[in-house]
Amino acid sequence: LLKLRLEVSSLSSAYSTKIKGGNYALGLQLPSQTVARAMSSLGGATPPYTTLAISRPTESITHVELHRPEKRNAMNSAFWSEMVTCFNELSEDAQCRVVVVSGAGKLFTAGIDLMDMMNSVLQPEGDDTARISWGIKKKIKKLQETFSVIEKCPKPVVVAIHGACVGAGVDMITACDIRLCTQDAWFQVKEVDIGLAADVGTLQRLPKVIGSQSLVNELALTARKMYADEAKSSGLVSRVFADKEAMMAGALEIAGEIAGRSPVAVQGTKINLIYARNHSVADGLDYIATWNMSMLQTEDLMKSAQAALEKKSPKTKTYSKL
Ligand SMILES: CCC/C=C/C=C/C(=O)SCCNC(=O)CCNC(=O)[C@H](O)C(C)(C)COP(=O)(O)OP(=O)(O)OC[C@H]1O[C@@H](n2cnc3c(N)ncnc32)[C@H](O)[C@@H]1OP(=O)(O)O
Repeated sequence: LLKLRLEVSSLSSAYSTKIKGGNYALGLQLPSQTVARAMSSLGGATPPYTTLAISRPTESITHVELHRPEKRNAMNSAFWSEMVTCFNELSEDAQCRVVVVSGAGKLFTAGIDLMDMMNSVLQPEGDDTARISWGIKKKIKKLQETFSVIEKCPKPVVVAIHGACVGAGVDMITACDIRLCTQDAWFQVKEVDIGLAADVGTLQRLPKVIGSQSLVNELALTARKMYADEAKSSGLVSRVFADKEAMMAGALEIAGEIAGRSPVAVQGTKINLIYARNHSVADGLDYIATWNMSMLQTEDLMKSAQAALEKKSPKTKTYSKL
């Protein structure tokens, strides 16, 4: 569907399409400042989505914008399923080589929609405790999939956070591969404040992201806000930018670096990094040996090696879609 939408919109004006008030060049190189401005959407969500705005700032980069700015991008029931559809499509879309995620409006996200979502979680159905519990577990597993699809997507996901990232927002960003933020950003593992233990990823992934278990414990047990500088020093984000415009330009630059390289190398790297994080060194080494016994046979290797011998960037070569 995503591919179809993009094809239709690219047909409507050759090589250039206007989505949600911004000019997006397909197959053309735009200066990153221009693209960064274009990435800040003015319109609404992109149908059939109601909470996401999808655009293509370049041919191989997809921008997924959380788009409920009037509700601070709070995650309602539509969002929880739209993310799964969106990322499953991106996983299959060979045109897309890297994804950038950001939030529209004043801040990145206020976390779970407390009006819409809590009702469905707090009104379980079932004839007895066993059946009610079974149903709740199924619901939680389904919600977990909303962010696990980011990790399962073989294309690297760069997330750009401005303003605030609350509750489920932290669950979400810990499933992303590269995290950037603005100087005004703050992060809050808020779940304990609404009476629950975070259950959609933070408690499992944040300790793998931040080196200090003590800091993770403190953040999760007290729900205190962590500001940009501490997010950087603790390793939650890798870069802090002065404002959103600079961050989006930076996100796009990083995405461009990734998109220009061999997708066989890039996707294999993401998959093996995640595997290595979840397994022993010995298991990880075995996994990559099995992985590369087929992937080393790619023509991309010769092309990239040739570029290195010519003292050129691997980006000077063209790699087939994967
Ligand atoms: C089994 C479940 C698994 C998942 C669990 C996840 C848990 C969590 O995510 S816990 C965190 C929940 N979120 C919060 O507690 C944040 C609540 N919001 C705020 O504190 C503030 O809105 C915020 C500091 C983020 C921004 O403040 P600001 O002054 O900029 O905006 P507001 O005027 O407060 O809000 C504007 C409109 O947005 C609505 N809204 C904001 N957050 C939420 C939310 N989380 N859920 C639903 N709606 C939200 C707010 O009501 C305003 O709407 P309106 O009055 O219609 O203008």
